[in-house]
Amino acid sequence: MISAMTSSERVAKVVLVDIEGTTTSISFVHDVLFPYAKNNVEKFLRDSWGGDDTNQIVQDLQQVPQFSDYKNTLCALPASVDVKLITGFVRYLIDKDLKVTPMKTLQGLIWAQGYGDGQLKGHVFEDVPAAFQAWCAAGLRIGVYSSGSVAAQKLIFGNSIAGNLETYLSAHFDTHVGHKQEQQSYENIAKALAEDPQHILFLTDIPGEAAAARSAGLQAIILQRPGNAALTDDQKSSFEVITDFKPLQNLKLPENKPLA
Ligand SMILES: CSCCC(=O)C(=O)COP(=O)(O)O
Ligand SMILES: [Mg+2]
Repeated sequence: MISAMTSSERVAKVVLVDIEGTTTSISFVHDVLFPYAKNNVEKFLRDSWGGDDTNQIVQDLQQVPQFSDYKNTLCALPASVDVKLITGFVRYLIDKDLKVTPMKTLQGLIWAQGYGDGQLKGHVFEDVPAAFQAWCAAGLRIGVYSSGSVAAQKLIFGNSIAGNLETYLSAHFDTHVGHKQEQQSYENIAKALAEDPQHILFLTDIPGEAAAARSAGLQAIILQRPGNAALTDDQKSSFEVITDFKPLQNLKLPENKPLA
């Protein structure tokens, strides 16, 4: 059942934004970031092999359930865990867009090099900077919840095509807090923010994420950005759907307008 509240009447203390399909185009993530990680993973692993961070990631990658599936796809089992095996597995996970935490950590480390040398600039839709500015000016906090690692989130917003947007953001959450279609993750986020769930507005492109957030008591709105997957009639009638952040420019704190 769609909430009776419209975006212009909403109040919140925290806006929690997803990245891919919400602040940022899906095509930037899939056509720029993922290929960059696939093309550079082998060199990254060679250069850092044996280092503490890479050792931990390599160990964690071997624990993910898909590791044995991947090895079964190989013609011959490798004699040892080496750069080639882990490179192949990381590329396999990226191709399947599996949101596996150690692979996401590794992607963030690889992208840091691309942002550092100017090859990468984070895409954000043109309405995003103005909305961030308006929400902060109204006294709201802005948090990010993405399957991309916290380090990757800071890179995309800190090095965006609209400049450094990281200054607007006061909290970051990745899959260490839980997966995005699980109610518990949003309960964990509300607790970490020390905020009543009903005062958190979650913006996402994925109906399953919106449903999980709502089941934890958060408000949720779905973004229908260019390039996002089509929504079913049922999804459209269950959630408020907006095409950009402009209808949310005038969000206010609940003190100014109490929740109905
Ligand atoms: C942090 S930028 C890269 C985003 C990413 O890796 C990803 O998987 C997108 O997931 P999201 O939860 O933002 O839809
Ligand atoms: Mg998304």
